[in-house]
Amino acid sequence: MGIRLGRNEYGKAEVRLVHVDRSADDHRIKDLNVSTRLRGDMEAVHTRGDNANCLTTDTQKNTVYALAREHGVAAAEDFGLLLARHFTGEHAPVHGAAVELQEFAWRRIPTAEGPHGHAFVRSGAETRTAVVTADRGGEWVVSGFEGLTVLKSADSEFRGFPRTRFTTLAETGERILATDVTARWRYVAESSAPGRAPQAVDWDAAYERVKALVLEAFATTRSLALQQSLYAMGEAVLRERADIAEIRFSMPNNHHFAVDLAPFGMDNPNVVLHAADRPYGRIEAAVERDDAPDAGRAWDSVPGFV
Ligand SMILES: O=c1[nH]c(=O)c2[nH]c(=O)[nH]c2[nH]1
Repeated sequence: MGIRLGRNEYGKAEVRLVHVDRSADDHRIKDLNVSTRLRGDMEAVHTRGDNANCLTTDTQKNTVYALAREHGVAAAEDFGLLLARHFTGEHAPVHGAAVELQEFAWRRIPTAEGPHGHAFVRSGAETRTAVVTADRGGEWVVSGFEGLTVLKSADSEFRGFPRTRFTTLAETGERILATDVTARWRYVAESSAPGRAPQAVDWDAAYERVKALVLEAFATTRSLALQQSLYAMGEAVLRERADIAEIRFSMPNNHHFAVDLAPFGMDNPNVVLHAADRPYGRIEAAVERDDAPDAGRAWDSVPGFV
């Protein structure tokens, strides 16, 4: 019987990095949670415990902090590319690297004299994410966010679904539609360098625009199903952003049930609701251009996605 090592990767998970840019009177803060994953010539460490090729996870963690000091921290995507290129370029046995980043937003505390220069309050309804993957075949960037909680109190219906002997759900022409949007989008690589990450993307502007398009489509779509809202959100992004090849969503259907107030002699036309936390429907889909370039390794290290 032959036994061999299968797919493997290793890295330091959840390096909490806060970088303070003190170069101006008004400080700037980047608050990141960075996870590294390396692949390469790691047979010996697994099968024999020979650590000669094993760039330790402790070194990986130190590298996150040291490169932040050397280069500062620009957009999460830029910092991810910096790290991924460093790991694949500096240590021969490492053939590929994936860097997963979450970014927690802070904004200046408003005061009577204006926004404070060095006092911040956590902000942002959502957590920004980026996953950068690099190997000898190219570089891939997947940007995104998680936990963007939205709710519509009108213009959502759900009807026409099959009724089996186990179906109790009533059809409705008016319900609450609520979800926590997780979205991840993959950029089109520059055609002049197949597989290379796009160099010209303004990551921060793209992020704000995609979020705005997603929110607007959620708000303005008369929803016949959460699936339909999801598709409309993806379509809105791809119609405007030629630099995005594909966007994937994972969205819980956060059910809100009208409380039965009849025992108290009251009607309840969807006014008093119970926000159930579980179970919840989970709706996931990718919306993609039909001419999108191959995804390569873009999604390999994106956790929990269709
Ligand atoms: O928008 C919805 N999609 C479903 O697939 C579904 N299933 C369900 O019970 N309620 C809903 N709502």
